[in-house]
Amino acid sequence: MTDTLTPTSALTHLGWTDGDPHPATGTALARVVVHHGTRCEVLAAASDGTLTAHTADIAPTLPVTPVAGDWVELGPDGRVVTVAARRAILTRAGSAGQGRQVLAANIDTVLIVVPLAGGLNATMVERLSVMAWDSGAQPALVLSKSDTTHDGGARDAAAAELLSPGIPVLPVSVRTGEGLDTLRAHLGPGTTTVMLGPSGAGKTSLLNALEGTSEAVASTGRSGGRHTTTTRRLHLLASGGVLLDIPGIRSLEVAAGRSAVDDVFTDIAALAPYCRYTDCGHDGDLGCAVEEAARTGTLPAARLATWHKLQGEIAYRRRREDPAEMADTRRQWKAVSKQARRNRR
Ligand SMILES: Nc1nc2c(ncn2[C@@H]2O[C@H](COP(=O)(O)OP(=O)(O)OP(=O)(O)O)[C@@H](O)[C@H]2O)c(=O)[nH]1
Ligand SMILES: [Zn+2]
Repeated sequence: MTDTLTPTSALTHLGWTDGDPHPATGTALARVVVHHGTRCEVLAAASDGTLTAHTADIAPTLPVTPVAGDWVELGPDGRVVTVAARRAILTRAGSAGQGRQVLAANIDTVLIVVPLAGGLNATMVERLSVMAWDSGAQPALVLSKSDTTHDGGARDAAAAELLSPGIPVLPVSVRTGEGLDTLRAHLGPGTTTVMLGPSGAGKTSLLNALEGTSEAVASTGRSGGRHTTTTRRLHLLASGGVLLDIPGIRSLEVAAGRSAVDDVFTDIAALAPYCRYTDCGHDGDLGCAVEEAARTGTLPAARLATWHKLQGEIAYRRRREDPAEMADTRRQWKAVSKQARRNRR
């Protein structure tokens, strides 16, 4: 079998699929690795099929700022002239009044990495699952360091499946190699993945265990030298997929929406219609079916506690992002404290 790269197969190495844009004549398709200011670092497929790293200027007429993972077209002068429509995007709350900040585009899979050493942290699984669903990409839960358990993480995996329904759960260990092949199957050609997880969860170790060909990227851009930062941030995995390692995403505080919470807390969402009031806060409200379930033990109390915490955070972030709602809350508080002062008199 010959292994010469055509431009299309070179693009496939960058995560390109048939559903992604085809390059127009006279332009070259490239993938953004990192963006800074008026420039971005991209990987482009040359006509001989090799991948090259470039630092490309952004045309001033460009209506959107390219982010990591974007597919862009480079004009004859090497500048970024178009940004293709995005599939899933990862966002986080901007600073007050700025709305959401897009961190990465065209992500297929969010790998949630939660370590098993020291026991499964249910709250961590729930929180990270909510964040991952919110991105629009498919989450997968990696239970790392499975070698630290007696049963290869089997019991914890069963527990995690109940905590985050609809998310594949993969116990893995870089020590024993358990689960690595299953994980590779999730990271095949045409897939783009990011990892999300706390510091020390084993993300770097996992990447090293998975990584195959990232150093094979021809990194002689137009300016000559090697762009090592580029190759370190977009990993071409031996399994054929792409792993974007973007600073700020690893332990990302994604601004999750309520629907993402419902995706994870399906048990609470299923009970809610039985509450007496449709807008029940499951917090001391009369005839609350959710609290009743927590009382009788049908619903773990810790799960309801996490749910309450997430609701509080979402409401807080929404107020921060929405100045009108913020002003509304302030008015309400003013009214409340006025009333309180009156009552004291
Ligand atoms: N027993 C065991 N230890 C592991 C495994 N994977 C990683 N570790 C250890 O866990 C520690 C942290 O691993 P890292 O890969 O650096 O974790 P990380 O998630 O990249 O951490 P940050 O870089 O801070 O985000 C290291 O001491 C690893 O040796 C595993 O499968 N089994
Ligand atoms: Zn209720």
